[in-house]
Amino acid sequence: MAATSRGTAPEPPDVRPRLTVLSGPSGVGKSTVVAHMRKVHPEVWLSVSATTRMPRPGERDGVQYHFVTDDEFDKLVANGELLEWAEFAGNRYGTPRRAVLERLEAGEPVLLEIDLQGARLVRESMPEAQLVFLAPPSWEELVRRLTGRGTEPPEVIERRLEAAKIELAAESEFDTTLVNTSVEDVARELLALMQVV
Ligand SMILES: Nc1nc2c(ncn2[C@@H]2O[C@H](COP(=O)(O)OP(=O)(O)O)[C@@H](O)[C@H]2O)c(=O)[nH]1
Ligand SMILES: Nc1ncnc2c1ncn2[C@@H]1O[C@H](COP(=O)(O)OP(=O)(O)O)[C@@H](O)[C@H]1O
Repeated sequence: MAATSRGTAPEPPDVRPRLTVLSGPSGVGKSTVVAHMRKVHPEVWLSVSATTRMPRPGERDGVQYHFVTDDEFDKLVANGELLEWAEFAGNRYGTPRRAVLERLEAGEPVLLEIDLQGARLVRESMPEAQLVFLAPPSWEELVRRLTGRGTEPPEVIERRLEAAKIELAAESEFDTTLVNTSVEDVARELLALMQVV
């Protein structure tokens, strides 16, 4: 018999994707898109990763990243404090576990901006996560953006472009691809995927 009285009908299942992973090659515009998204919707929560990479000019500890030493990163790994971590272009990056789980338990949407290896690890440990790939309009435009950013010396750019080839080849592993032609459009699409708007 169907439940008809108010209050006894089952709640519709909560199908909102709570954990969203954004990945894409270095220089594609991940940080730019996320910054725009948070300007429009400051309530969107983005996990702040730990990294052994040196801060770029203008980057502040605790804002873009928690900048840590190799020893400190070793301790985070040994103590099980990272949900996932990976080595990317000679530095290590990891997602602090506790803050992410707290927000997920509170039913709040969570965004991780992590590399391909991290996205694969999240897919294994949290299959309900939605994986979004940010792609460049073209290879030439990716090179232009990464070089034009002016934050890395040529040998680091080369290393990141090598990684980019591997990442671009893995696009089909993701649930959705967004092409970063317009920052505003991509930010809007990402917010819609996260069901924030
Ligand atoms: N696996 C993993 N990757 C991360 C994490 N934080 C950042 N990354 C990725 O590490 C890569 C390098 O980041 P970064 O040095 O800031 O360079 P950018 O992507 O060119 O701005 C990017 O693909 C990031 O998405 C993390 O916590 N875990
Ligand atoms: N849609 C876009 N059109 C043109 N330039 C962009 C666009 N998105 C980002 N950029 C520029 O590309 C460069 C790399 O962007 P960034 O957000 O640092 O990439 P990522 O975080 O993926 O490494 C920056 O100089 C940024 O201003």
